[in-house]
Amino acid sequence: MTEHRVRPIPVTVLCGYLGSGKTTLLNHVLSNRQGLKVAVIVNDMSEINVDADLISAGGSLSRTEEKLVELSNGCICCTLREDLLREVQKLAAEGRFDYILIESTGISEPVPIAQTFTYADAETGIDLTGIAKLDCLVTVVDAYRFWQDFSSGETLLERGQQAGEDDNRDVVDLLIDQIETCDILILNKCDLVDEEELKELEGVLRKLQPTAKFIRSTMGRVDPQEILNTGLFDFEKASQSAGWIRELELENHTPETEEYGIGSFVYRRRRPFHPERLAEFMSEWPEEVVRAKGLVWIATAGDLAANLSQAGPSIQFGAAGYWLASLSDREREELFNEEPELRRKWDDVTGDRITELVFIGIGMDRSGIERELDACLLTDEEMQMNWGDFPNPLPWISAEELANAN
Ligand SMILES: Nc1nc2c(ncn2[C@@H]2O[C@H](COP(=O)(O)OP(=O)(O)OP(=O)(O)O)[C@@H](O)[C@H]2O)c(=O)[nH]1
Repeated sequence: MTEHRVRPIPVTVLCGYLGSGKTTLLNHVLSNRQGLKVAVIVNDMSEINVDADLISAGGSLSRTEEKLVELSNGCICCTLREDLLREVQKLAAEGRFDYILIESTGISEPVPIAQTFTYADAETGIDLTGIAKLDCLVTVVDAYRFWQDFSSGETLLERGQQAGEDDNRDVVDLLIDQIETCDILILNKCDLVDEEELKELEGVLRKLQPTAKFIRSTMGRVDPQEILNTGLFDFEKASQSAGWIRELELENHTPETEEYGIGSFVYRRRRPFHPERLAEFMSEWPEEVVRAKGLVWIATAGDLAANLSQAGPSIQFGAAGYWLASLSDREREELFNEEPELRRKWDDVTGDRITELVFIGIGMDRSGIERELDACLLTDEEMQMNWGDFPNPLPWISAEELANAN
């Protein structure tokens, strides 16, 4: 008897901030699915699953052949992760569906959802890898509201959209997360934005997300073939696809022509920042910078590297981990043997201590920003002083963080 291997069921996940048009897109795809037997999982933060009602009302799922699963009152990327695992496992076991479409809540982050399909779950022991296959992560962006949400400076909590009491995420950080990790970016509500604005927005999104397939849409009218059975998802690729990571990798590349003034550069220096002057720079962050991210060397942070992540008005700053320079020679040699790439970046004087910050923005004055940042670096005189004595107004590198990073 020949063994019959079952093909893992493909899954498309729709992400995108609240109101961007995920349900509208889902209904459009279901109405045009050309005979595919689709199971739909709809996740909603509230107790009443409004999106599920909209999909039922849309009448695009046939009752006998298809299925709508509601996961309510929580988020599949955190509190309802286990429910997601079990539902996908059940749907795959039924063996009667060709496809699973998942609409996440507007506040879900793509990475934890992608992990659910990539690794066996340690707590439940459920392993989806043989039975389901993440086909693609789709992020829907609201072309009309994007800049408003991006520059609002608001938190999810202030908008009453938080996942839980301790959810202190900024709206803009969520938008960035969803854009930086996706295989397909659907720019929706294009009917509400004129062509020039659309082109500028696309240009910026392209810088933030250089690898995804971009599709424009109105009322989610996208050919289902564009988001079903694409084979686009790859965890490694997805986690490395953000524009800022690519910029760091493309060392010393010649800047391309800057349409609409959209540009990027890497600020790289092997000299530490004076924390007080850097804090001052951060409090007057240049508005033209849309996104900045990277490692920062602070004179007062000792063996600890800092991580700076800015998106619009939100700046996150914290401990990134220990510099390799703080390890013993033997430990470091072992690491170099495991990852020769690390040795290549090693400097005889500063070791791996470096500031490497990617800037992406519109109409940025590169030399002006570089000049201002250079003025925040230790002077030759300060280099000779005891760095621990410098006042440090950066509140983020605390002893606790240092211990946590350990
Ligand atoms: N003008 C316009 N309106 C749209 C478009 N797409 C969706 N809408 C409307 O935008 C609103 C939100 O759309 P939904 O599809 O419910 O958005 P969602 O992402 O599912 O929202 P949540 O489930 O709350 O996260 C609805 O009133 C839609 O009719 C579009 O392309 N143009």
